[in-house]
Amino acid sequence: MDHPTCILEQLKQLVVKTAPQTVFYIPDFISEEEESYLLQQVYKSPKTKWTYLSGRRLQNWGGSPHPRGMLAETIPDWLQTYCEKISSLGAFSGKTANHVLVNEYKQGEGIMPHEDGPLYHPTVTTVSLGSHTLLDFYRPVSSLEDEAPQTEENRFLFSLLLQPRSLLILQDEMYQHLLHGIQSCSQDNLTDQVLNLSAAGAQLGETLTRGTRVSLTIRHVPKVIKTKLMLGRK
Ligand SMILES: O=C(O)CCC(=O)C(=O)O
Ligand SMILES: [Fe+2]
Repeated sequence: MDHPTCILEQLKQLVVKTAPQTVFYIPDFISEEEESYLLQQVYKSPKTKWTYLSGRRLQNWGGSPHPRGMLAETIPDWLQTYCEKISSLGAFSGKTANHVLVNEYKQGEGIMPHEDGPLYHPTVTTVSLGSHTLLDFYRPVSSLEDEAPQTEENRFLFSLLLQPRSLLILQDEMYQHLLHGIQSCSQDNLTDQVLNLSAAGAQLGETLTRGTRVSLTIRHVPKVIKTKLMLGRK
């Protein structure tokens, strides 16, 4: 690993400056070999590890975050490597990520606009595998009286293009205030509302067809209960 200050300098160059603070988009964070290996591991996991939701299925690793604390579970080595690698960039203020959600979206699937909420350290990091997607951002429903109805369409702000093998880091306003989601569609038109086109190696006006995308959402849950061992005791 490089010297930490060098990493910081490098990371600063990866900020998407036209987006609200703070977005880091890191193309080719992993190699094609790592991508294949990770996909292999995801699909080798026991069938019972998948939770089926409308529009996607997911694997939860590290425990279930809870207001009273997460009962921590061991994260397998193939994910732990990336928890440590991303944490060593300083993404979680010196803490190490202890929670990973693996989401799988088949072509045409997505996730409703949402906030990731207060159970996590306010940073979310995402490694994309297998296909690109567009991650869309929305302003929250305002409590102020507004003339225009607050539809999803008029709360939409902008998108980020997440290419396979990239790492996305969202912090601050991007995490705390805005909602994010993925439209359930099979094709994405790259307009000027996609703020990281050049960093993502794409052209304005292009249309990209989605395939199956697997994302690793890597986060830090600060409140952990360490009673797992005691529960196992006779
Ligand atoms: O798949 C993604 O990139 C987004 C996933 C997400 O927003 C979440 O799991 O909270
Ligand atoms: Fe999310």
